[in-house]
Amino acid sequence: MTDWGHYLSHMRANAPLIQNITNYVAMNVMANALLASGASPAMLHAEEEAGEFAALASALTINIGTLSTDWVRGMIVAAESANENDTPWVLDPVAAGATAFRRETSSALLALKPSVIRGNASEILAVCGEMTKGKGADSADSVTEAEAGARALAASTGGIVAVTGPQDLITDGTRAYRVDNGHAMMPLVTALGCTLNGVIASFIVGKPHLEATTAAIAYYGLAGQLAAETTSAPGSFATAFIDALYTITPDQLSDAARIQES
Ligand SMILES: Nc1ncnc2c1ncn2[C@@H]1O[C@H](COP(=O)(O)OP(=O)(O)OP(=O)(O)O)[C@@H](O)[C@H]1O
Ligand SMILES: Cc1ncsc1CCO
Ligand SMILES: [Mg+2]
Repeated sequence: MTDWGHYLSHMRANAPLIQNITNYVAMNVMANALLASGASPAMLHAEEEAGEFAALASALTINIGTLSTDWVRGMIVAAESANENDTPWVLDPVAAGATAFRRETSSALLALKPSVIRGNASEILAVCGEMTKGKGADSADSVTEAEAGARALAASTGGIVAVTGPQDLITDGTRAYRVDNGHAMMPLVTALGCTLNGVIASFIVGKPHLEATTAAIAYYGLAGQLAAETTSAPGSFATAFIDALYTITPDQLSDAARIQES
């Protein structure tokens, strides 16, 4: 049986340096969540340094939430540098279907073959070129509706695709895991999906990407469950959530991970 808690202890033992090119909404909560989890965040995106820094980082995340042309240049050089240095990187195609600029940017980044693509169901459907009800950063489609697309996308990029929502699906195109951790309060706090990308990045360093992504999502969902035990509204939930990322032990994760392979 898989020891899911081991992925958390491995991450904490190494405290990986995670470079994040993320949106303005997510930056602060993401940096705090990474620190609470046990990783070391760096938020930088300028074209002049993003590639140089990606050569030093243990992993990279790229999120297209608040795009501009200058940032896209920084994203491309960072992803290219990560690939040259065998550094794993995670792509979040936020609101990928909403505008031509987002579609073009997601296509350019997908061509660079992210190690993991993580999005909600509407975003994964948009990246697959399929019809989606989603218009902005929130999902309007179910994880089940995105499953076939997620498997095909993973097969075509050679990476992992993670579709998050009430139940999460993580696939390499052939195998898949489903995670039933999490809490309905999580989508009421902005940027918790974006923040998850950094936690996934920290878990996949030096580990098999399919299982490490799954463990990261279970850990993150468990933090949501524990936060909901102490609060019942989104503002205090956000704080309790960061605290739970800090207090969860590897044994607790092993006991409470709700993961099935299918
Ligand atoms: N209804 C739900 N019940 C349980 N967990 C949920 C639910 N919705 C989302 N989650 C969890 O919330 C986390 C973020 O996933 P979500 O799909 O909401 O990301 P997102 O839409 O990209 O978020 P954002 O764009 O605001 O950053 C994941 O860990 C997911 O499992
Ligand atoms: C609300 C929002 N808008 C652009 S990025 C972002 C954070 C959640 O994806
Ligand atoms: Mg999102």
